[in-house]
Amino acid sequence: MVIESLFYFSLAVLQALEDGLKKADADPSVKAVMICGENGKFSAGADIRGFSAPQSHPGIGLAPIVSLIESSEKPVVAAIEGVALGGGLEVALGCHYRVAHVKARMGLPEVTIGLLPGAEGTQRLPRLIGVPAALDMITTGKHIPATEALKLGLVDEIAEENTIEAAIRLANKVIGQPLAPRRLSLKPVPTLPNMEAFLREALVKVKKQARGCLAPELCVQAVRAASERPFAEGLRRERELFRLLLSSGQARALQYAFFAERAVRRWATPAGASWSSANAQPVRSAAVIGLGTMGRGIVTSLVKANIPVVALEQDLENLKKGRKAVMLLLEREAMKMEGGAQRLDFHNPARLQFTVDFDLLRDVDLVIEAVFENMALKKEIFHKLSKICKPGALLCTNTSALNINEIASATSRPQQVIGTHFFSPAHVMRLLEIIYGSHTSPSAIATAMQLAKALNKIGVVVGNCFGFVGNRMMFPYVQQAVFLLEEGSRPEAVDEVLEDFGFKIGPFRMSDLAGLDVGWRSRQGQGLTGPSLPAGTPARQRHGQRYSPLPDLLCEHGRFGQKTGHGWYLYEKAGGRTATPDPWLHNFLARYRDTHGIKARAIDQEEILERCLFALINEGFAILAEGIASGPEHLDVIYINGYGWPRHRGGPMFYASTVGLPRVLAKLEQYSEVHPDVPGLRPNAFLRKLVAVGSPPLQEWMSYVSWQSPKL
Ligand SMILES: CCCCCCCCCCCCC[C@H](O)CC(=O)SCCNC(=O)CCNC(=O)[C@H](O)C(C)(C)COP(=O)(O)OP(=O)(O)OC[C@H]1O[C@@H](n2cnc3c(N)ncnc32)[C@H](O)[C@@H]1OP(=O)(O)O
Repeated sequence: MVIESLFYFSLAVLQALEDGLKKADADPSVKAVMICGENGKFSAGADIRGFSAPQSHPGIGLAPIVSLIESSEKPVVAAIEGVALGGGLEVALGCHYRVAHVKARMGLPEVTIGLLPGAEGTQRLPRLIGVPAALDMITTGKHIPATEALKLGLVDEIAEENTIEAAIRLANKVIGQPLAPRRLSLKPVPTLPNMEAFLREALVKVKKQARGCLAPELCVQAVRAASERPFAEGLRRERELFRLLLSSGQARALQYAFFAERAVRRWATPAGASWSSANAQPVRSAAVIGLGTMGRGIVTSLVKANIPVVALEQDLENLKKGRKAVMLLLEREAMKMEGGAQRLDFHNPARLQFTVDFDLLRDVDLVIEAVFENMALKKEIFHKLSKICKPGALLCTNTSALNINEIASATSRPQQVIGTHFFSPAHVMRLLEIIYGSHTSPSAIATAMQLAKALNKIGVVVGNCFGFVGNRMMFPYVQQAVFLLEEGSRPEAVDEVLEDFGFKIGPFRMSDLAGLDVGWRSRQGQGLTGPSLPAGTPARQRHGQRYSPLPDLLCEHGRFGQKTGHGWYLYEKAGGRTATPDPWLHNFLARYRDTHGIKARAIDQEEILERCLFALINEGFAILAEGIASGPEHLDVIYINGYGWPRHRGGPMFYASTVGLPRVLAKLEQYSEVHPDVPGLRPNAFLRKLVAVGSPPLQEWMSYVSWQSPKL
């Protein structure tokens, strides 16, 4: 007998499973049962949306179904195609046998949505594959391929072709064999000589990695229960921990992030272009111009996506350096992929070619310019590309702040020019900010989004403004961090507060890592510092607003961060990575305050957190009001995937909604009153409007935006 289940579990699917199993058990002509999914997919587990209404969640009925399957007196075989994830894998664990298609993937990703496997998975998996492997799967949520599942003993057989037929064959073979040894609930958890020490270390490890995220820690506790308690007691513990997570708030934030990352695929612009009507052009070949840090990562990313690449440098010396670095990156990537289904083909010149000859760009479908941030240079390159490239080619510029329209103006085809802001290291970071200019065509946007998908990145479409979304929101955040130093704080104090909040790295450590000279050059270009600054400009004021020259002064002292061995911190050597608080800097700050007549005051953690975060969020409201991004999810996805914002806090705009908009507004008003010369602290009109209309849920915010003069 065959029971079919759907992609993710609804009440109807669970009912069908229960009915089918009971019918099969009662029918003497049925000798075995096979459970499979529809359309080549076993199951992606419980419906995640349902967890926001837990009382009526169909998942509640899942554990009893898993028990029912296991207790069947007839062998039950799972035929796993596509994915068996979460509750889907838990159902398969209830089956007596599992057959997986060679391309299937399995996992317990509940931890990534702030939960733990709540349908008995934390108790059955360790019994099947042992504590270390189970713990790894449950605490990371990773998807494992069928071949690995076979090695672990998670599946009994792999089918190269027809999984259903293979499962039926296996079912026929095992009819009449005893089922007790196949019931995982009856098996003991395999012991380890050092189980206690192993679990203790695992807990320390996940706590360190998770930085305030609860789910991984509770996953370890659930697996510990499996190793220490009888099955039934372990189940009680699993349920208790699951409930705790469900009510933690982190689960809501992580599930919001899951759907936000999918929602941003449905992009739209205020001018009416959208994902639903725009057609992407195929990208069969690409070129990358500039083999600096960004270019190298982008080439690697394209090769990994199996797109043939022409890599171009301005001269042979830089080409040689770039080629060596790219090859090293690719060797490392190839090593990571060893044993997997895909192989990297980068020694073949038809797949990866290095050149100094612009003419070789003639036939490519897409060019990504990744030279350094210099408008004149970028315009020169785009002018050249406009002459050389074939008519349909998409022309992308990798920039973190420059004006896309100005770059496009150097070409005769501005409709094909688009910004693609990669994040470093470009072959690792998942975010791709995609910036359209005034003339960028919908098809160009769709093609860039398609490219993001091919590169396994999350593309987020945004409008053109200085710093786009990510860096524009970052400016007021970093500005507040520096102002706090002027007022009496220290880099390590500010970093600690933001890292305790969950940021991977605080603003000063980040600045040291990225290099202070990057921002310095940009500020020089804007005339905020350096030789073009008009004589007589007050040291701490620009255009009537508060300005801190501290970062400029550090650069003038040659303190560029890690690369020079000192910046906001001291490092063991130039290029060192271990930051220690620097007495020189503390003295320097004290002298600076004396020079400018600033009386240092004690600044508490709350003020540090609120001034940095609320200034960033305030800019987010400005971005939404201007139509630069089409929804708060876009901002949140950018921050989670590109700026180290803690995922379990759902992104800055989601965080604002959990703090409460009236509180964010009141605090900004309070800080703005004390610092009237800081526009970043002045509450944005859109935030005010949302509070005035009663702080609607985040999903409704955009209905209150009125785009009178979209900047697009
Ligand atoms: C107070 C009382 C409380 C009592 C409670 C106590 C008892 C509770 C018992 C609980 C039982 C728990 C059971 C189980 O342990 C929990 C779970 O199973 S949680 C779900 C786990 N599964 C996942 O996390 C998988 C998530 N999905 C994915 O990773 C991917 O979607 C995919 C399956 C790998 C497919 O990837 P893609 O091919 O890229 O496709 P998309 O990602 O774009 O997805 C397509 C489409 O489907 C939507 N979707 C996918 N999975 C789910 C899902 N599980 N639930 C809801 N929706 C899902 C996705 O959003 C896309 O939608 P679209 O954007 O197209 O609208």
